[in-house]
Amino acid sequence: MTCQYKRQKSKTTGRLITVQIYSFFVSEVKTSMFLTAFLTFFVIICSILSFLYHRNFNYWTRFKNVPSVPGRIFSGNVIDFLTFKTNFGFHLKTIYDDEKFTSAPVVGVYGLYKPSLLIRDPDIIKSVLIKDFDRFHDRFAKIDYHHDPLGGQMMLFADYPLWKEMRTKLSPTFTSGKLKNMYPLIQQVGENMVKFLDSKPSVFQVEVKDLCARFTTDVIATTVFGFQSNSLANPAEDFYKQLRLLNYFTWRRSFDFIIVLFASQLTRIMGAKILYPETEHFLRSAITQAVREREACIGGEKRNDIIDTFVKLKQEAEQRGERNIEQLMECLIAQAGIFMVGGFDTSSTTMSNALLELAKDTSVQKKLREETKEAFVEGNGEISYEALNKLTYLEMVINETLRLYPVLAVLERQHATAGGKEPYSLQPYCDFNLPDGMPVFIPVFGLHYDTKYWSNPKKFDPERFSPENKPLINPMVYLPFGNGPHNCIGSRLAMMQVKAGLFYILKDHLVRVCDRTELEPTFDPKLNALQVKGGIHLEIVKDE
Ligand code: HEM
Repeated sequence: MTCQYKRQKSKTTGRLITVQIYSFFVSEVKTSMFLTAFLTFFVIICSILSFLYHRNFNYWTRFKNVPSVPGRIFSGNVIDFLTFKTNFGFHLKTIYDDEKFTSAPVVGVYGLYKPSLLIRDPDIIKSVLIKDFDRFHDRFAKIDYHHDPLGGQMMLFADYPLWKEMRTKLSPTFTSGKLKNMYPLIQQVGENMVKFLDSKPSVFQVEVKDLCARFTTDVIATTVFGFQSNSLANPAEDFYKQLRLLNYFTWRRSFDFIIVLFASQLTRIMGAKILYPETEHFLRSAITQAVREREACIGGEKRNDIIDTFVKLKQEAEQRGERNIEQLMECLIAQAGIFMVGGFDTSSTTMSNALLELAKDTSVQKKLREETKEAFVEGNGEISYEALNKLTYLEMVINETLRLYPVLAVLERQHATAGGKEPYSLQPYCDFNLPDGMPVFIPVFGLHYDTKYWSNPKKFDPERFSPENKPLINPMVYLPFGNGPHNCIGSRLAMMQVKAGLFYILKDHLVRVCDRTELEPTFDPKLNALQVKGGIHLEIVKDE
Protein backbone atom coordinates (compact mmCIF):
# COMPACT_ATOMS: atom_id res chain seq x y z
CA MET A 1 0.00 0.00 0.00
CA THR A 2 2.74 2.34 1.09
CA CYS A 3 4.80 1.27 -1.91
CA GLN A 4 1.89 1.86 -4.31
CA TYR A 5 1.26 5.23 -2.70
CA LYS A 6 4.95 6.10 -3.06
CA ARG A 7 4.96 5.05 -6.76
CA GLN A 8 1.85 7.10 -7.44
CA LYS A 9 3.31 10.11 -5.61
CA SER A 10 6.55 9.88 -7.55
CA LYS A 11 4.54 9.61 -10.82
CA THR A 12 2.54 12.76 -9.90
CA THR A 13 5.70 14.60 -8.91
CA GLY A 14 7.27 13.56 -12.21
CA ARG A 15 4.28 14.92 -14.13
CA LEU A 16 4.38 18.13 -12.14
CA ILE A 17 8.04 18.62 -12.92
CA THR A 18 7.38 17.96 -16.61
CA VAL A 19 4.53 20.51 -16.60
CA GLN A 20 6.72 23.01 -14.78
CA ILE A 21 9.58 22.51 -17.24
CA TYR A 22 7.13 22.82 -20.12
CA SER A 23 5.56 26.03 -18.71
CA PHE A 24 9.00 27.40 -18.00
CA PHE A 25 10.03 26.62 -21.54
CA VAL A 26 6.82 28.13 -23.03
CA SER A 27 7.11 31.26 -20.89
CA GLU A 28 10.79 31.56 -21.85
CA VAL A 29 9.84 31.27 -25.51
CA LYS A 30 7.05 33.86 -24.99
CA THR A 31 9.41 36.20 -23.18
CA SER A 32 12.07 35.86 -25.81
CA MET A 33 9.46 36.36 -28.58
CA PHE A 34 8.23 39.42 -26.75
CA LEU A 35 11.79 40.64 -26.33
CA THR A 36 12.55 40.03 -30.00
CA ALA A 37 9.36 41.86 -31.03
CA PHE A 38 10.15 44.70 -28.65
CA LEU A 39 13.74 44.97 -29.88
CA THR A 40 12.63 44.91 -33.52
CA PHE A 41 10.07 47.65 -32.78
CA PHE A 42 12.70 49.65 -30.90
CA VAL A 43 15.20 49.33 -33.77
CA ILE A 44 12.52 50.39 -36.30
CA ILE A 45 11.54 53.44 -34.21
CA CYS A 46 15.21 54.38 -33.73
CA SER A 47 15.85 54.01 -37.45
CA ILE A 48 12.84 56.22 -38.28
CA LEU A 49 13.93 58.81 -35.73
CA SER A 50 17.49 58.71 -36.99
CA PHE A 51 16.25 58.99 -40.59
CA LEU A 52 14.00 61.93 -39.66
CA TYR A 53 16.74 63.54 -37.63
CA HIS A 54 19.28 63.28 -40.44
CA ARG A 55 16.83 64.27 -43.14
CA ASN A 56 14.99 67.06 -41.31
CA PHE A 57 16.57 68.14 -38.05
CA ASN A 58 20.12 67.88 -39.29
CA TYR A 59 19.31 69.46 -42.63
CA TRP A 60 21.16 72.73 -42.21
CA THR A 61 24.46 71.13 -41.14
CA ARG A 62 24.78 70.02 -44.78
CA PHE A 63 24.90 73.65 -45.96
CA LYS A 64 27.95 75.29 -44.48
CA ASN A 65 27.11 78.60 -46.23
CA VAL A 66 23.90 78.98 -44.28
CA PRO A 67 24.38 79.66 -40.57
CA SER A 68 21.69 77.86 -38.62
CA VAL A 69 20.10 77.17 -35.28
CA PRO A 70 20.32 73.47 -34.28
CA GLY A 71 17.01 71.64 -34.47
CA ARG A 72 15.52 69.41 -31.81
CA ILE A 73 13.79 66.27 -32.87
CA PHE A 74 10.01 66.75 -33.29
CA SER A 75 9.95 70.36 -32.12
CA GLY A 76 12.58 71.86 -34.44
CA ASN A 77 13.35 75.29 -32.96
CA VAL A 78 9.88 76.01 -31.70
CA ILE A 79 9.75 74.21 -28.35
CA ASP A 80 9.31 77.46 -26.38
CA PHE A 81 6.46 78.43 -28.65
CA LEU A 82 4.86 74.97 -28.41
CA THR A 83 5.01 75.06 -24.63
CA PHE A 84 3.52 78.59 -24.57
CA LYS A 85 6.67 80.12 -23.07
CA THR A 86 6.97 82.65 -25.86
CA ASN A 87 5.12 84.12 -28.81
CA PHE A 88 6.32 82.94 -32.26
CA GLY A 89 7.13 86.50 -33.38
CA PHE A 90 9.17 87.11 -30.23
CA HIS A 91 10.89 83.77 -30.67
CA LEU A 92 12.03 84.63 -34.22
CA LYS A 93 13.16 88.05 -32.98
CA THR A 94 15.49 86.30 -30.52
CA ILE A 95 17.06 84.37 -33.41
CA TYR A 96 17.18 87.52 -35.57
CA ASP A 97 18.96 89.43 -32.76
CA ASP A 98 21.50 86.68 -32.04
CA GLU A 99 25.03 88.12 -32.40
CA LYS A 100 26.14 85.06 -34.38
CA PHE A 101 23.86 86.05 -37.22
CA THR A 102 24.18 89.86 -37.39
CA SER A 103 25.94 89.78 -40.75
CA ALA A 104 24.05 86.79 -42.15
CA PRO A 105 21.52 87.46 -44.95
CA VAL A 106 19.58 84.29 -44.04
CA VAL A 107 19.50 81.84 -41.11
CA GLY A 108 18.50 78.18 -41.31
CA VAL A 109 15.83 77.30 -38.74
CA TYR A 110 13.37 74.46 -38.23
CA GLY A 111 9.59 74.67 -37.93
CA LEU A 112 7.89 71.83 -36.13
CA TYR A 113 9.62 69.34 -38.41
CA LYS A 114 10.45 71.32 -41.51
CA PRO A 115 13.75 73.00 -42.35
CA SER A 116 12.86 76.62 -43.05
CA LEU A 117 14.65 79.85 -43.86
CA LEU A 118 14.58 83.02 -41.78
CA ILE A 119 15.37 86.01 -43.97
CA ARG A 120 17.34 88.92 -42.53
CA ASP A 121 18.43 90.81 -45.63
CA PRO A 122 15.98 93.50 -46.93
CA ASP A 123 16.90 92.83 -50.59
CA ILE A 124 16.02 89.14 -50.28
CA ILE A 125 12.82 90.12 -48.45
CA LYS A 126 11.93 92.30 -51.45
CA SER A 127 12.55 89.40 -53.84
CA VAL A 128 10.31 87.07 -51.82
CA LEU A 129 7.45 89.51 -51.27
CA ILE A 130 7.47 91.40 -54.57
CA LYS A 131 10.04 90.72 -57.31
CA ASP A 132 9.80 86.92 -57.40
CA PHE A 133 6.20 86.62 -56.27
CA ASP A 134 5.58 83.88 -58.88
CA ARG A 135 7.89 81.66 -56.78
CA PHE A 136 6.33 82.64 -53.43
CA HIS A 137 2.63 83.09 -54.17
CA ASP A 138 1.39 80.82 -51.36
CA ARG A 139 1.70 80.97 -47.60
CA PHE A 140 3.02 77.92 -45.78
CA ALA A 141 0.15 78.07 -43.28
CA LYS A 142 -2.93 76.55 -44.83
CA ILE A 143 -5.90 74.41 -44.03
CA ASP A 144 -7.49 71.49 -45.84
CA TYR A 145 -10.38 72.85 -47.90
CA HIS A 146 -12.38 69.58 -47.83
CA HIS A 147 -12.29 69.35 -44.07
CA ASP A 148 -12.72 73.08 -43.38
CA PRO A 149 -14.35 74.76 -46.41
CA LEU A 150 -14.55 78.18 -44.72
CA GLY A 151 -11.00 78.22 -43.31
CA GLY A 152 -9.54 76.68 -46.48
CA GLN A 153 -11.02 79.38 -48.73
CA MET A 154 -10.08 82.37 -46.58
CA MET A 155 -7.73 84.65 -48.48
CA LEU A 156 -5.12 84.30 -45.75
CA PHE A 157 -4.90 80.51 -46.20
CA ALA A 158 -6.13 79.84 -49.75
CA ASP A 159 -3.62 78.76 -52.35
CA TYR A 160 -3.16 80.12 -55.82
CA PRO A 161 -5.35 80.37 -58.00
CA LEU A 162 -8.34 80.61 -55.60
CA TRP A 163 -6.50 83.32 -53.64
CA LYS A 164 -5.91 85.32 -56.84
CA GLU A 165 -9.57 85.06 -57.88
CA MET A 166 -10.83 86.30 -54.50
CA ARG A 167 -8.19 89.02 -54.19
CA THR A 168 -9.09 90.37 -57.65
CA LYS A 169 -12.83 90.29 -56.89
CA LEU A 170 -12.58 91.97 -53.49
CA SER A 171 -9.73 94.48 -53.92
CA PRO A 172 -12.07 97.13 -55.46
CA THR A 173 -13.99 97.13 -52.12
CA PHE A 174 -11.00 98.73 -50.40
CA THR A 175 -10.11 101.55 -52.80
CA SER A 176 -10.05 105.05 -51.30
CA GLY A 177 -13.24 105.95 -53.22
CA LYS A 178 -15.12 103.01 -51.65
CA LEU A 179 -13.69 103.76 -48.22
CA LYS A 180 -14.82 107.35 -48.49
CA ASN A 181 -18.38 106.07 -49.06
CA MET A 182 -17.99 103.73 -46.08
CA TYR A 183 -16.70 106.49 -43.80
CA PRO A 184 -20.12 107.80 -42.60
CA LEU A 185 -20.78 104.31 -41.16
CA ILE A 186 -17.60 104.58 -39.09
CA GLN A 187 -18.46 108.16 -38.09
CA GLN A 188 -21.71 106.85 -36.55
CA VAL A 189 -19.73 104.41 -34.42
CA GLY A 190 -17.42 107.30 -33.45
CA GLU A 191 -20.45 109.26 -32.24
CA ASN A 192 -21.46 106.26 -30.12
CA MET A 193 -17.95 106.30 -28.58
CA VAL A 194 -18.43 109.99 -27.68
CA LYS A 195 -21.81 109.23 -26.05
CA PHE A 196 -20.32 106.30 -24.16
CA LEU A 197 -17.43 108.39 -22.78
CA ASP A 198 -19.81 111.21 -21.89
CA SER A 199 -21.90 108.78 -19.85
CA LYS A 200 -18.88 108.02 -17.61
CA PRO A 201 -17.55 110.01 -14.62
CA SER A 202 -15.04 112.73 -15.50
CA VAL A 203 -12.18 110.44 -14.38
CA PHE A 204 -12.43 106.67 -14.67
CA GLN A 205 -10.18 103.65 -15.11
CA VAL A 206 -10.72 101.25 -17.97
CA GLU A 207 -9.07 98.34 -19.73
CA VAL A 208 -8.59 100.11 -23.06
CA LYS A 209 -8.10 96.95 -25.15
CA ASP A 210 -11.68 96.03 -24.29
CA LEU A 211 -12.94 99.56 -25.00
CA CYS A 212 -11.22 99.58 -28.41
CA ALA A 213 -12.42 96.03 -29.16
CA ARG A 214 -16.00 97.19 -28.65
CA PHE A 215 -15.40 100.09 -31.04
CA THR A 216 -13.91 97.84 -33.76
CA THR A 217 -16.70 95.28 -33.23
CA ASP A 218 -19.25 97.92 -34.12
CA VAL A 219 -17.15 99.03 -37.11
CA ILE A 220 -16.93 95.44 -38.44
CA ALA A 221 -20.67 94.94 -37.88
CA THR A 222 -21.57 98.00 -39.93
CA THR A 223 -18.90 97.78 -42.67
CA VAL A 224 -18.67 94.00 -43.19
CA PHE A 225 -21.96 92.50 -41.95
CA GLY A 226 -24.25 95.34 -42.92
CA PHE A 227 -25.97 95.91 -39.56
CA GLN A 228 -25.57 98.30 -36.67
CA SER A 229 -24.49 96.97 -33.29
CA ASN A 230 -23.77 99.02 -30.20
CA SER A 231 -21.47 96.91 -28.09
CA LEU A 232 -20.03 100.11 -26.59
CA ALA A 233 -23.31 100.64 -24.76
CA ASN A 234 -24.14 96.96 -24.49
CA PRO A 235 -21.15 94.59 -24.22
CA ALA A 236 -23.54 91.64 -23.83
CA GLU A 237 -24.44 91.93 -27.56
CA ASP A 238 -24.29 88.66 -29.43
CA PHE A 239 -21.97 90.00 -32.13
CA TYR A 240 -19.43 91.18 -29.56
CA LYS A 241 -19.53 87.76 -27.93
CA GLN A 242 -18.90 86.13 -31.30
CA LEU A 243 -15.85 88.30 -31.92
CA ARG A 244 -14.47 87.76 -28.40
CA LEU A 245 -14.71 84.04 -29.07
CA LEU A 246 -12.20 84.42 -31.90
CA ASN A 247 -9.58 85.24 -29.32
CA TYR A 248 -10.51 82.46 -26.97
CA PHE A 249 -7.97 79.68 -27.21
CA THR A 250 -8.78 76.29 -25.73
CA TRP A 251 -5.95 73.72 -25.80
CA ARG A 252 -7.62 72.14 -28.82
CA ARG A 253 -7.75 75.42 -30.76
CA SER A 254 -4.13 76.27 -29.89
CA PHE A 255 -3.18 72.79 -31.12
CA ASP A 256 -5.14 73.36 -34.36
CA PHE A 257 -3.29 76.62 -34.98
CA ILE A 258 0.08 74.94 -34.45
CA ILE A 259 -0.90 72.32 -37.04
CA VAL A 260 -2.07 75.02 -39.49
CA LEU A 261 1.11 77.04 -39.02
CA PHE A 262 3.71 74.29 -39.02
CA ALA A 263 2.27 71.05 -40.35
CA SER A 264 -0.42 72.05 -42.81
CA GLN A 265 -0.35 68.62 -44.53
CA LEU A 266 -1.78 67.15 -41.35
CA THR A 267 -4.77 69.51 -40.98
CA ARG A 268 -7.19 66.91 -42.40
CA ILE A 269 -5.94 63.94 -40.35
CA MET A 270 -5.84 66.03 -37.20
CA GLY A 271 -9.24 67.59 -37.88
CA ALA A 272 -7.84 71.12 -37.45
CA LYS A 273 -10.21 74.04 -38.06
CA ILE A 274 -9.86 77.82 -38.02
CA LEU A 275 -13.22 78.74 -36.48
CA TYR A 276 -15.39 77.22 -33.78
CA PRO A 277 -18.55 75.52 -35.19
CA GLU A 278 -20.60 78.20 -33.41
CA THR A 279 -18.74 81.00 -35.24
CA GLU A 280 -19.15 79.18 -38.58
CA HIS A 281 -22.87 78.88 -38.01
CA PHE A 282 -23.11 82.56 -37.09
CA LEU A 283 -21.12 83.63 -40.17
CA ARG A 284 -23.17 81.55 -42.59
CA SER A 285 -26.53 82.72 -41.27
CA ALA A 286 -25.56 86.40 -40.81
CA ILE A 287 -24.07 86.84 -44.30
CA THR A 288 -26.75 84.80 -46.11
CA GLN A 289 -29.48 86.80 -44.38
CA ALA A 290 -27.81 90.17 -45.03
CA VAL A 291 -27.36 89.37 -48.74
CA ARG A 292 -30.95 88.10 -49.02
CA GLU A 293 -32.36 91.21 -47.32
CA ARG A 294 -30.31 93.56 -49.45
CA GLU A 295 -31.43 91.80 -52.63
CA ALA A 296 -35.05 91.98 -51.51
CA CYS A 297 -34.86 95.77 -51.06
CA ILE A 298 -36.83 97.49 -53.80
CA GLY A 299 -34.45 99.55 -55.90
CA GLY A 300 -31.55 97.79 -54.13
CA GLU A 301 -30.67 99.81 -51.02
CA LYS A 302 -26.99 100.82 -51.00
CA ARG A 303 -25.16 101.02 -47.68
CA ASN A 304 -21.69 101.20 -49.23
CA ASP A 305 -20.53 98.29 -47.11
CA ILE A 306 -19.00 94.94 -48.01
CA ILE A 307 -22.44 93.29 -48.30
CA ASP A 308 -23.06 95.58 -51.31
CA THR A 309 -19.97 94.09 -52.97
CA PHE A 310 -21.13 90.53 -52.19
CA VAL A 311 -24.57 91.22 -53.70
CA LYS A 312 -22.94 92.71 -56.82
CA LEU A 313 -20.60 89.71 -57.24
CA LYS A 314 -23.50 87.27 -56.81
CA GLN A 315 -25.72 89.11 -59.32
CA GLU A 316 -22.89 89.32 -61.86
CA ALA A 317 -22.32 85.56 -61.54
CA GLU A 318 -26.05 84.93 -62.01
CA GLN A 319 -26.12 87.17 -65.11
CA ARG A 320 -23.19 85.23 -66.58
CA GLY A 321 -25.30 82.09 -66.06
CA GLU A 322 -22.81 80.56 -63.60
CA ARG A 323 -24.35 77.51 -62.02
CA ASN A 324 -22.45 77.20 -58.82
CA ILE A 325 -23.80 80.24 -56.98
CA GLU A 326 -23.84 78.34 -53.69
CA GLN A 327 -20.13 77.68 -54.07
CA LEU A 328 -19.52 81.40 -54.71
CA MET A 329 -21.56 82.33 -51.63
CA GLU A 330 -19.56 79.89 -49.47
CA CYS A 331 -16.36 81.51 -50.73
CA LEU A 332 -17.65 85.02 -49.97
CA ILE A 333 -18.72 83.91 -46.48
CA ALA A 334 -15.16 82.65 -45.97
CA GLN A 335 -13.84 86.11 -46.90
CA ALA A 336 -16.29 87.76 -44.47
CA GLY A 337 -14.78 85.38 -41.91
CA ILE A 338 -11.21 86.52 -42.58
CA PHE A 339 -12.29 90.19 -42.58
CA MET A 340 -13.82 89.52 -39.17
CA VAL A 341 -10.73 87.67 -37.87
CA GLY A 342 -8.25 90.04 -39.55
CA GLY A 343 -10.09 93.27 -38.95
CA PHE A 344 -11.25 93.02 -35.37
CA ASP A 345 -8.33 92.23 -33.13
CA THR A 346 -5.52 93.76 -35.18
CA SER A 347 -7.18 97.17 -35.25
CA SER A 348 -8.30 97.20 -31.61
CA THR A 349 -4.84 96.06 -30.48
CA THR A 350 -3.22 98.87 -32.48
CA MET A 351 -5.62 101.45 -31.06
CA SER A 352 -5.03 100.38 -27.47
CA ASN A 353 -1.24 100.14 -27.92
CA ALA A 354 -1.28 103.72 -29.26
CA LEU A 355 -3.25 104.86 -26.19
CA LEU A 356 -0.70 103.20 -23.91
CA GLU A 357 2.21 105.00 -25.59
CA LEU A 358 0.31 108.31 -25.54
CA ALA A 359 -0.41 107.90 -21.83
CA LYS A 360 3.31 107.28 -21.22
CA ASP A 361 4.44 110.24 -23.34
CA THR A 362 2.38 113.28 -22.38
CA SER A 363 4.15 115.65 -24.78
CA VAL A 364 3.29 113.48 -27.80
CA GLN A 365 -0.29 113.22 -26.52
CA LYS A 366 -0.52 116.99 -26.10
CA LYS A 367 0.69 117.60 -29.65
CA LEU A 368 -1.74 115.05 -31.05
CA ARG A 369 -4.71 116.43 -29.13
CA GLU A 370 -3.93 119.94 -30.40
CA GLU A 371 -4.06 118.61 -33.96
CA THR A 372 -7.37 116.79 -33.41
CA LYS A 373 -8.98 119.78 -31.66
CA GLU A 374 -7.95 122.13 -34.46
CA ALA A 375 -9.44 119.81 -37.09
CA PHE A 376 -12.64 119.56 -35.09
CA VAL A 377 -12.99 123.34 -34.82
CA GLU A 378 -12.24 123.76 -38.54
CA GLY A 379 -14.89 121.16 -39.40
CA ASN A 380 -17.52 122.92 -37.19
CA GLY A 381 -17.83 119.97 -34.86
CA GLU A 382 -17.48 117.36 -37.62
CA ILE A 383 -14.50 115.52 -39.06
CA SER A 384 -14.79 114.68 -42.74
CA TYR A 385 -12.99 111.81 -44.50
CA GLU A 386 -10.60 114.29 -46.15
CA ALA A 387 -9.93 116.10 -42.85
CA LEU A 388 -9.23 112.81 -41.06
CA ASN A 389 -6.71 111.90 -43.74
CA LYS A 390 -4.97 115.25 -43.36
CA LEU A 391 -4.14 114.61 -39.68
CA THR A 392 -0.44 114.03 -40.31
CA TYR A 393 0.61 113.70 -36.68
CA LEU A 394 -2.14 111.16 -35.98
CA GLU A 395 -0.83 109.05 -38.86
CA MET A 396 2.75 109.40 -37.55
CA VAL A 397 1.61 108.19 -34.10
CA ILE A 398 -0.16 105.14 -35.57
CA ASN A 399 2.79 104.28 -37.83
CA GLU A 400 5.17 104.42 -34.87
CA THR A 401 2.78 102.32 -32.76
CA LEU A 402 2.75 99.68 -35.50
CA ARG A 403 6.56 99.72 -35.55
CA LEU A 404 6.81 99.12 -31.79
CA TYR A 405 3.91 96.64 -31.80
CA PRO A 406 3.58 94.91 -35.17
CA VAL A 407 0.45 92.86 -34.48
CA LEU A 408 1.44 90.20 -37.01
CA ALA A 409 5.07 89.89 -36.02
CA VAL A 410 6.04 87.33 -38.68
CA LEU A 411 5.32 87.14 -42.40
CA GLU A 412 5.63 83.82 -44.12
CA ARG A 413 5.60 82.36 -47.61
CA GLN A 414 6.34 79.00 -49.19
CA HIS A 415 8.71 78.50 -52.09
CA ALA A 416 7.28 76.68 -55.11
CA THR A 417 9.45 75.54 -58.03
CA ALA A 418 6.67 76.50 -60.44
CA GLY A 419 6.48 74.43 -63.64
CA GLY A 420 9.92 72.85 -63.57
CA LYS A 421 11.77 76.15 -63.33
CA GLU A 422 15.40 76.35 -62.22
CA PRO A 423 15.95 76.03 -58.43
CA TYR A 424 15.64 79.41 -56.70
CA SER A 425 19.14 80.68 -56.06
CA LEU A 426 19.96 83.14 -53.26
CA GLN A 427 23.05 84.34 -55.13
CA PRO A 428 24.72 86.85 -54.82
CA TYR A 429 23.69 87.04 -51.14
CA CYS A 430 24.24 83.42 -50.24
CA ASP A 431 25.26 80.21 -52.01
CA PHE A 432 22.05 78.26 -51.46
CA ASN A 433 19.22 77.02 -53.70
CA LEU A 434 15.77 76.88 -52.14
CA PRO A 435 14.14 73.46 -52.56
CA ASP A 436 10.47 73.11 -53.52
CA GLY A 437 8.07 73.69 -50.64
CA MET A 438 10.55 75.29 -48.22
CA PRO A 439 8.85 77.79 -45.84
CA VAL A 440 10.44 81.22 -45.48
CA PHE A 441 9.90 83.48 -42.46
CA ILE A 442 10.30 87.27 -42.37
CA PRO A 443 10.92 88.38 -38.78
CA VAL A 444 8.98 91.68 -38.79
CA PHE A 445 9.37 92.19 -35.03
CA GLY A 446 13.16 91.77 -35.28
CA LEU A 447 13.44 94.16 -38.26
CA HIS A 448 11.35 96.82 -36.47
CA TYR A 449 13.83 96.90 -33.55
CA ASP A 450 17.11 96.57 -35.48
CA THR A 451 19.55 99.36 -34.56
CA LYS A 452 20.92 99.15 -38.12
CA TYR A 453 17.67 100.73 -39.34
CA TRP A 454 16.27 102.58 -36.31
CA SER A 455 18.13 104.77 -33.82
CA ASN A 456 17.13 104.08 -30.23
CA PRO A 457 14.52 101.54 -31.46
CA LYS A 458 12.81 100.97 -28.08
CA LYS A 459 11.81 104.63 -27.89
CA PHE A 460 8.33 105.66 -29.02
CA ASP A 461 9.14 108.46 -31.46
CA PRO A 462 6.51 109.40 -34.07
CA GLU A 463 9.01 111.81 -35.69
CA ARG A 464 10.53 108.82 -37.51
CA PHE A 465 7.44 108.96 -39.72
CA SER A 466 7.34 112.72 -40.33
CA PRO A 467 6.85 113.73 -44.00
CA GLU A 468 10.62 114.46 -44.17
CA ASN A 469 11.79 111.24 -42.49
CA LYS A 470 9.31 108.70 -43.84
CA PRO A 471 10.72 108.60 -47.39
CA LEU A 472 14.11 107.64 -45.89
CA ILE A 473 12.74 104.40 -44.42
CA ASN A 474 13.44 101.24 -46.39
CA PRO A 475 9.93 99.76 -46.92
CA MET A 476 11.37 96.25 -46.50
CA VAL A 477 12.33 96.87 -42.87
CA TYR A 478 8.95 98.33 -41.90
CA LEU A 479 6.24 95.76 -42.61
CA PRO A 480 3.21 96.12 -40.29
CA PHE A 481 0.86 95.34 -43.18
CA GLY A 482 3.24 93.08 -45.10
CA ASN A 483 4.08 93.98 -48.69
CA GLY A 484 3.60 92.84 -52.29
CA PRO A 485 0.50 91.22 -53.83
CA HIS A 486 -0.27 89.31 -50.58
CA ASN A 487 -0.15 92.43 -48.37
CA CYS A 488 -3.02 93.33 -46.05
CA ILE A 489 -6.07 93.98 -48.23
CA GLY A 490 -7.72 95.89 -45.38
CA SER A 491 -4.80 98.21 -44.50
CA ARG A 492 -6.62 101.38 -45.59
CA LEU A 493 -9.80 100.40 -43.76
CA ALA A 494 -7.66 99.56 -40.72
CA MET A 495 -5.94 102.95 -40.78
CA MET A 496 -9.30 104.68 -41.19
CA GLN A 497 -10.90 102.92 -38.24
CA VAL A 498 -7.86 103.32 -35.95
CA LYS A 499 -7.61 107.02 -36.84
CA ALA A 500 -11.35 107.57 -36.30
CA GLY A 501 -11.34 105.63 -33.01
CA LEU A 502 -8.39 107.58 -31.58
CA PHE A 503 -9.83 110.84 -32.84
CA TYR A 504 -13.20 110.33 -31.11
CA ILE A 505 -11.54 109.26 -27.84
CA LEU A 506 -8.97 112.07 -27.71
CA LYS A 507 -11.28 114.83 -28.91
CA ASP A 508 -12.61 115.57 -25.41
CA HIS A 509 -10.54 113.23 -23.24
CA LEU A 510 -6.95 112.53 -22.35
CA VAL A 511 -5.42 109.24 -21.23
CA ARG A 512 -3.18 108.78 -18.18
CA VAL A 513 -1.22 105.91 -16.70
CA CYS A 514 -2.66 104.65 -13.40
CA ASP A 515 -1.60 102.29 -10.60
CA ARG A 516 -2.63 99.26 -12.74
CA THR A 517 -0.71 100.28 -15.88
CA GLU A 518 2.08 97.91 -16.90
CA LEU A 519 4.69 100.38 -18.16
CA GLU A 520 6.95 97.72 -19.71
CA PRO A 521 4.36 95.34 -21.14
CA THR A 522 5.08 91.74 -22.04
CA PHE A 523 3.34 89.77 -24.77
CA ASP A 524 0.84 86.98 -24.42
CA PRO A 525 2.62 83.74 -25.44
CA LYS A 526 -0.62 81.87 -26.14
CA LEU A 527 -1.64 84.09 -29.05
CA ASN A 528 -0.26 84.18 -32.57
CA ALA A 529 -0.76 87.91 -32.78
CA LEU A 530 1.45 90.15 -30.67
CA GLN A 531 -0.74 91.32 -27.80
CA VAL A 532 0.04 92.85 -24.44
CA LYS A 533 -0.43 90.31 -21.66
CA GLY A 534 -2.98 91.13 -18.98
CA GLY A 535 -4.60 94.03 -20.86
CA ILE A 536 -3.84 97.76 -20.84
CA HIS A 537 -5.31 99.62 -17.87
CA LEU A 538 -5.46 103.42 -18.17
CA GLU A 539 -7.26 106.38 -16.68
CA ILE A 540 -9.50 108.42 -18.99
CA VAL A 541 -9.99 112.03 -18.01
CA LYS A 542 -12.58 114.43 -19.41
CA ASP A 543 -10.73 117.46 -20.78
CA GLU A 544 -12.67 119.50 -23.34
C1 HEM B 1 -4.12 97.43 -37.76
C2 HEM B 1 -4.81 96.50 -38.39
C3 HEM B 1 -4.24 95.42 -39.27
C4 HEM B 1 -2.97 94.94 -39.33
C5 HEM B 1 -1.75 95.35 -38.52
C6 HEM B 1 -2.97 93.91 -40.36
C7 HEM B 1 -1.83 93.21 -40.74
C8 HEM B 1 -1.83 92.25 -41.75
C9 HEM B 1 -0.64 91.55 -42.19
C10 HEM B 1 0.76 91.75 -41.64
C11 HEM B 1 -1.03 90.69 -43.17
C12 HEM B 1 -0.10 89.73 -43.93
C13 HEM B 1 0.50 90.46 -45.11
C14 HEM B 1 1.55 89.68 -45.85
O1 HEM B 1 1.65 88.48 -45.69
O2 HEM B 1 2.32 90.33 -46.62
C15 HEM B 1 -2.45 90.84 -43.36
C16 HEM B 1 -3.18 90.13 -44.28
C17 HEM B 1 -4.54 90.27 -44.43
N1 HEM B 1 -5.36 91.16 -43.76
FE1 HEM B 1 -4.80 92.53 -42.40
N2 HEM B 1 -4.23 93.78 -40.87
C18 HEM B 1 -5.04 94.69 -40.24
C19 HEM B 1 -6.38 94.92 -40.50
C20 HEM B 1 -7.13 94.25 -41.44
C21 HEM B 1 -8.51 94.53 -41.76
C22 HEM B 1 -9.33 95.69 -41.17
C23 HEM B 1 -8.91 93.61 -42.69
C24 HEM B 1 -10.21 93.44 -43.41
C25 HEM B 1 -11.30 94.05 -43.21
C26 HEM B 1 -7.76 92.74 -42.94
C27 HEM B 1 -7.77 91.68 -43.81
C28 HEM B 1 -6.65 90.97 -44.19
C29 HEM B 1 -6.67 89.90 -45.20
C30 HEM B 1 -7.88 89.37 -45.94
C31 HEM B 1 -5.34 89.47 -45.36
C32 HEM B 1 -4.82 88.41 -46.33
C33 HEM B 1 -4.42 89.14 -47.63
C34 HEM B 1 -3.87 88.23 -48.70
O3 HEM B 1 -3.28 87.21 -48.40
O4 HEM B 1 -4.04 88.56 -49.87
N3 HEM B 1 -6.71 93.17 -42.17
N4 HEM B 1 -2.92 91.80 -42.49
